[in-house]
Amino acid sequence: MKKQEETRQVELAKNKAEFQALQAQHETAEHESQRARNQELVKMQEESSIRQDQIRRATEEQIQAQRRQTEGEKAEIERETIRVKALAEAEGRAYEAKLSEEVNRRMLVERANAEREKWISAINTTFDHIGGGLRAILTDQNKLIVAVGGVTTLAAGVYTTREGARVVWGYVDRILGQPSLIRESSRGKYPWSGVLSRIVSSTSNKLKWKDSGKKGNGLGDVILHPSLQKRIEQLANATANTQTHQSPFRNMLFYGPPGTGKTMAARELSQKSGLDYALMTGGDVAPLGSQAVTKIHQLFDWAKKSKRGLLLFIDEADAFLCERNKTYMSEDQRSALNALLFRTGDQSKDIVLALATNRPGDLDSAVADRIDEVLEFPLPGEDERHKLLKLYLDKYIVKAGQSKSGWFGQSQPQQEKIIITGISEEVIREAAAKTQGFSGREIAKLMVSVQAAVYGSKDCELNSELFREVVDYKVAEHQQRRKLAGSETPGEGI
Ligand SMILES: Nc1ncnc2c1ncn2[C@@H]1O[C@H](COP(=O)(O)OP(=O)(O)OP(=O)(O)O)[C@@H](O)[C@H]1O
Repeated sequence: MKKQEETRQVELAKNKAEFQALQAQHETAEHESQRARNQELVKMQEESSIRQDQIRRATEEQIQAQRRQTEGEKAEIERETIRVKALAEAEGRAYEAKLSEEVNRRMLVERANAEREKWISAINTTFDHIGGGLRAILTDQNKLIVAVGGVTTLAAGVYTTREGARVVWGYVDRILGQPSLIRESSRGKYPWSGVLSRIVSSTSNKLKWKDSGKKGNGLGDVILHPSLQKRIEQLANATANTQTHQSPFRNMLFYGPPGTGKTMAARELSQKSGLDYALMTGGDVAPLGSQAVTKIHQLFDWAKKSKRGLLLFIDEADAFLCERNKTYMSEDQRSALNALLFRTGDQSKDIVLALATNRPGDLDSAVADRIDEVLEFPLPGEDERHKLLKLYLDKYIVKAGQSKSGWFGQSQPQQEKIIITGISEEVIREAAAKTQGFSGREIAKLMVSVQAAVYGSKDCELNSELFREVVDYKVAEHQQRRKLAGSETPGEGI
């Protein structure tokens, strides 16, 4: 019994333990599921708050969009109102303008009608008078003569005034139209120079050419070595023929020491070939600065206007046309040179370019490329010096006292006549030998000094002693100058 009781007790304890284990298990499961439910609840709450946020934001955006739309519509309405208002105003103005135009037009028509009426009545009256006058003239012979004379005088007056104005205008145009770069020109000194110079030059040319056959000097007062002189005469003939045959001119380069007759020869050449002549100096271009290009173009435009063709002589050409990549050359000078190259790029039928320089090697290669004829002007040889001495003796001594009458017989201030004794051919030859190395200019100046010495003397007489004295003095001065310049005597003769 006791045993049974114990077994039952054990059984009971066992069941109790099982029950407790089951209960614990159950509690754990319950707890887990509760936690899971809680987590789910928290998650749901979070999701709900996110969704609420989204909804709130969407609502706000919608409200904003509605607000914006409303504002846009309002602005659009305002714009439309303004446009309609402006349109209405414009239409109103256009209408007003049309109205005033119409009023003006009517007023003009009325005024024109009134004017026409006035003119018609004036014309009728005039014709009545003219008719009456004509009848009177035709019936009265005296009146007829007076009328014809009056009309003829009037026509002559009109014609003379017109032609006179044309001549005066031509003169003004030539004088004022001459570019400032030109220092000397055969064009436009006088209004009649065009006609007169042609007559004079053609007659004098004929005479000179005839003379040249006799004297062997076809270049007026220019004394050159015979071979150089011949070359210049040939060039003058060729240039004249070129012009007649309308073929392009040939450009020239004259080089040699100063005072050897380059400018004189160019002047003579232009005269012999029947061309106009204009001289400019290369040194005048640099001071023009930025104006130089315009002036060069002006010069060529002016030169092109010459009907006979123009010989443009550029003295001291190296000052303007020197090598372009020289460092001291300014940008303006370079542009001026380029302008000249541009204007002389093609063979020209209007302009002959004659350049003169003492330093031909300094010229830009493009300039040298434009030259067709190169002529060297050396210092005069003994024969040329002899001729030069005779020429200037004649000019400054022999002709010194001769009276010259100016235009319309006006007398010029007169020089005293010089008495010449003992100036033989031999004395002149001697002077020619002594003046070796002298340029033509120096010989001319020597003779001016002789003249001054004569006028400074008591009797106003030139004898061989005084002449020799001045020559010796000038020769010594020449040597001194050469020494100071430290240069060697350039070669003479050809
Ligand atoms: N061959 C010459 N025959 C006559 N006179 C001359 C000659 N050469 C020079 N002369 C005299 O010298 C002056 C200057 O001559 P010209 O101007 O022709 O020389 P140039 O060679 O052009 O000189 P530059 O190179 O200095 O310009 C003339 O007015 C003239 O009096």
